[in-house]
Amino acid sequence: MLEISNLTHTYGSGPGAHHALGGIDLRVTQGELVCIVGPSGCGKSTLLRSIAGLLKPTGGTITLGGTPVDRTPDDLAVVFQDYSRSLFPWMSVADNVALPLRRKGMDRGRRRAAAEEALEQVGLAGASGKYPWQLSGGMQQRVSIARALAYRPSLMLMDEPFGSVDAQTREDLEDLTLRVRNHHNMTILLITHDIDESVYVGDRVVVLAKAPATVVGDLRVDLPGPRDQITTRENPAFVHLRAEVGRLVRGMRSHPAAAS
Ligand SMILES: Nc1ncnc2c1ncn2[C@@H]1O[C@H](COP(=O)(O)OP(=O)(O)OP(=O)(O)O)[C@@H](O)[C@H]1O
Repeated sequence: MLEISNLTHTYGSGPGAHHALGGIDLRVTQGELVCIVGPSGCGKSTLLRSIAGLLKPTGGTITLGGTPVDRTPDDLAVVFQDYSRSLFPWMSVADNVALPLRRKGMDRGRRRAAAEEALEQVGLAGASGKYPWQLSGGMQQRVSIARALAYRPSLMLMDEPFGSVDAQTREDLEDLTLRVRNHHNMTILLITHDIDESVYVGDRVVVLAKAPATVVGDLRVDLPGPRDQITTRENPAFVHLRAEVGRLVRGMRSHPAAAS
């Protein structure tokens, strides 16, 4: 459903040019949850912005559902790390969630019903009349996820979505993402700095190397389901994969017995 072929991007030109993406190839199939990890500054956000049509890459192709991405696709939703800047403080929670649905031409009643349903799915059924600033950080990020969910995108992009919340909330949001994905068979591309998180939530973990970014690892995560914050993380297969991703991120040689 998402196909990226030989994607390159260079910021600037001449001696000050920065080659951020050095030929990325990636295929994501319907219903997959793929995590992208890599060292800081390696080009993860550049990749995500290219897929979202927010940045025109220097070279290569991106297609979503067979259609070339040359602007923001209609059936795409993005969840950013900074929930406080992605929600409108003067709008109620329900209005924030319903806002993008106007693009779909849904009438007010249907927008409201879809928003209420999505809020219920993220455990915020009682918060629809509140304003974002009346909610905790974790709750605000749930609102962002509900907004993406209500839109029913064919692809959900998540850029460090849990980077600004405490550890306990982070785990809750990881589990929420897994539930949402399973319930809607949604395709998700999630960028994270957190190697443990990538293995815990991902069906696949794609590792990028730095400057310019290329794919140096693409590991399938075959862990028994349903995943659980305690038992999954102590599973030897989880521990092994986490070490393998860690090696790849640090540019170390792969372990000979690594799963791939
Ligand atoms: N607008 C820009 N102009 C010039 N260079 C840029 C621009 N945006 C990003 N870069 C550079 O491109 C490289 C990749 O940046 P990007 O934000 O994609 O990395 P990242 O992997 O998402 O980083 P982090 O993990 O720290 O969020 C970095 O070296 C960054 O400094």
